[in-house]
Amino acid sequence: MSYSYLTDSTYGKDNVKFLKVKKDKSNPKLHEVMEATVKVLLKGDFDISYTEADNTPIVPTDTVKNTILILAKQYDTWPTEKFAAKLALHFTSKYSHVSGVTVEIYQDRWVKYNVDGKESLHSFVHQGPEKKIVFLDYDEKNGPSNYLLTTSIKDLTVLKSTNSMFYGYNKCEYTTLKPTTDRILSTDVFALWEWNCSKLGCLKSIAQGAKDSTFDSVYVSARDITLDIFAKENSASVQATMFNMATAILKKAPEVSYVTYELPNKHYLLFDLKWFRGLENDNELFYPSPHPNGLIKCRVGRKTAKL
Ligand SMILES: O=c1[nH]c(=O)c2[nH]c(=O)[nH]c2[nH]1
Repeated sequence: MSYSYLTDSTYGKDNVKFLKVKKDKSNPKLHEVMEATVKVLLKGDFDISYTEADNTPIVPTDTVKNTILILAKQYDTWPTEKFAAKLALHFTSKYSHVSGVTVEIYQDRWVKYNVDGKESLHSFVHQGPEKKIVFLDYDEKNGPSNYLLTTSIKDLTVLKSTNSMFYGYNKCEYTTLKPTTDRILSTDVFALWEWNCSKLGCLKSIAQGAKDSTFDSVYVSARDITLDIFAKENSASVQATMFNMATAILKKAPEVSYVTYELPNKHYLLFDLKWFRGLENDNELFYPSPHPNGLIKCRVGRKTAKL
């Protein structure tokens, strides 16, 4: 009798990278580029490869990598949500023992810049660590209209030098923080939206491009809303500001069911310079404190109308 059993497994290829150039048919020098890092993990009938050292069912991870690259060449990869759907449907239909798949795609931000007052046709600036991330979890047994699809923005670093407050919080014998009506607010935005699959439709129609413009416009709106509210609101707290951002995204995008924000509060501490001839420091010189940082998370849903 064997001692152990397999409770769960998945495998595939991570860190598959490509840069794709999309050329305009009418103007071969007019390009778009996509730099992406892809992870595809397979689920299915692979137990004997773990429990009996029988490799028969294993689709090699090398094949998974080759497939990602061939599909990236043969199909439109814009937007990444569509490409994720294409990958998921490929692996589950090609191999009868593959019953599900998770796909994760990290997309870099390459943005065209202006040359002589006009947007360049094919020259781009890399916008730092910020990424667009798409995650798709699909199991055939749930049917093609039942999947988990999320899109997120990660590492969009922002800072405002005023219009941020924090006061009225709980005070006890451990409290040293001073209330403020004017502080620096800085964070690396992680914003994630969960798509409502009954509004999007089946994976096949997504893979055929039926929702391309929805994916693109919600991404632009979520990013704009985040930056707009960050700039415009006199923030009462990170908590209140992130809730307002999430609510605005839900209002704008009916295809989204939940919005999650995870925001580190990157502290900038005012230097006390009074020791030097009583020098005043009117929120002008700060110490960027690398640690510790606050970390504030929330997931926001839409209230359904009462009947
Ligand atoms: O916006 C904030 N939220 C907090 O929960 C918190 N805690 C803290 O020390 N500073 C802040 N700021």
